[in-house]
Amino acid sequence: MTAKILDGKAIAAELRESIKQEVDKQVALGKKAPGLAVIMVGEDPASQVYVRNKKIACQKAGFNDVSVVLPTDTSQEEVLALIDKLNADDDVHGIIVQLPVPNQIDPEEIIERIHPCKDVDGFHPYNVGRLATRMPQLAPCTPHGVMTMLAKTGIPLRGLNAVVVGASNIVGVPMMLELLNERATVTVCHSATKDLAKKVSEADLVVVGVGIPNMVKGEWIKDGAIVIDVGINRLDDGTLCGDVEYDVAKEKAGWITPVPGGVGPMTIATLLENTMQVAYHLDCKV
Ligand SMILES: NC(=O)C1=CN([C@@H]2O[C@H](COP(=O)(O)OP(=O)(O)OC[C@H]3O[C@@H](n4cnc5c(N)ncnc54)[C@H](OP(=O)(O)O)[C@@H]3O)[C@@H](O)[C@H]2O)C=CC1
Ligand SMILES: Nc1nc(=O)c2c([nH]1)NC[C@@H]1CN(c3ccc(C(=O)N[C@@H](CCC(=O)O)C(=O)O)cc3)C=[N+]21
Ligand SMILES: [Mg+2]
Repeated sequence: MTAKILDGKAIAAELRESIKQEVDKQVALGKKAPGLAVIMVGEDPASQVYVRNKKIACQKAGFNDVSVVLPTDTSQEEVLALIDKLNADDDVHGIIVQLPVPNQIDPEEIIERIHPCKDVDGFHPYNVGRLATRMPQLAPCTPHGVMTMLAKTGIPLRGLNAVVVGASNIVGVPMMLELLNERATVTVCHSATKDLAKKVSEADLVVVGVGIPNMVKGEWIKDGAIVIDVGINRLDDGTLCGDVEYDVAKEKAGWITPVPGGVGPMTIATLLENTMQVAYHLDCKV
């Protein structure tokens, strides 16, 4: 079988358009545009591409882009002071700190300083706890964007055998929680997992976020399975590829996401979605 393509670029464009319509409506009613602050410390080249994409998406959707680039040698106290200022700013609905951060910065303390009601990455332990207790408030963008894509297949997740490869705070763990909340039966694999090939071969749905090009082999994929590739790897020739051996996997899967043009664009659209929720719809009382 040849897989149907889950076109993240197209689904994200659709989502961004519906967000824009909502923003236009709310602004016409006299509300503020949603304000998003992306804090970047230093000049990591990969982060620069990503932050630029967010800026463009913000502008196109009518958001107020209040991004801040700080020098590489910025201290922990300076970042904390900036977050305190943005927490208190009524024009700012969402705050994120682009990861990774330079060595002198402690990301956990930074993330906990962002007010949970403005934590549009969904990384604050409060929001992780909400997701884990089936009362989601602001859910991490990448896994939540994957859920939006999965809904487009029309396939019910309830009872599916789902395998998540990767167990990070950004991707694997919140992905596990999102799928569990829909009553998939979830197995989470990581660097200590034995016989990954066997685990993957039993999955009706596999989500991979590891950061190793082509590490999940196409021949492991069960016939007709849904394959979601979160990996973004830049090869020496400058091209991007995912963590799944795409050309082989697409001949076995029922649905598959490409890289680029899959999960990545959904992450950005979901960041806008979360920020719009904070601006207009979320009743957050923390
Ligand atoms: N499309 C998007 O929007 C996004 C894409 N990404 C991409 O997703 C990938 C993962 O990112 P991130 O989660 O931040 O990465 P991390 O490095 O934080 O986590 C990698 C995870 O993969 C696991 N792992 C490492 N080696 C193996 C192995 N051989 N077999 C199985 N599991 C393994 C690690 O296990 P352990 O826990 O044991 O260390 C860890 O849980 C990257 O390519 C990144 O660029 C990330 C965020 C958003
Ligand atoms: N606080 C924080 N939140 C994040 O959500 C976060 C982060 N830090 N640090 C880095 C990772 C990575 N990530 C990506 C998002 C979109 C694309 C994306 O748009 N990808 C395009 C291609 C982009 C390109 O051309 O390079 C695609 O896959 O089609 C990629 C990667 C979010 N992350
Ligand atoms: Mg994000």
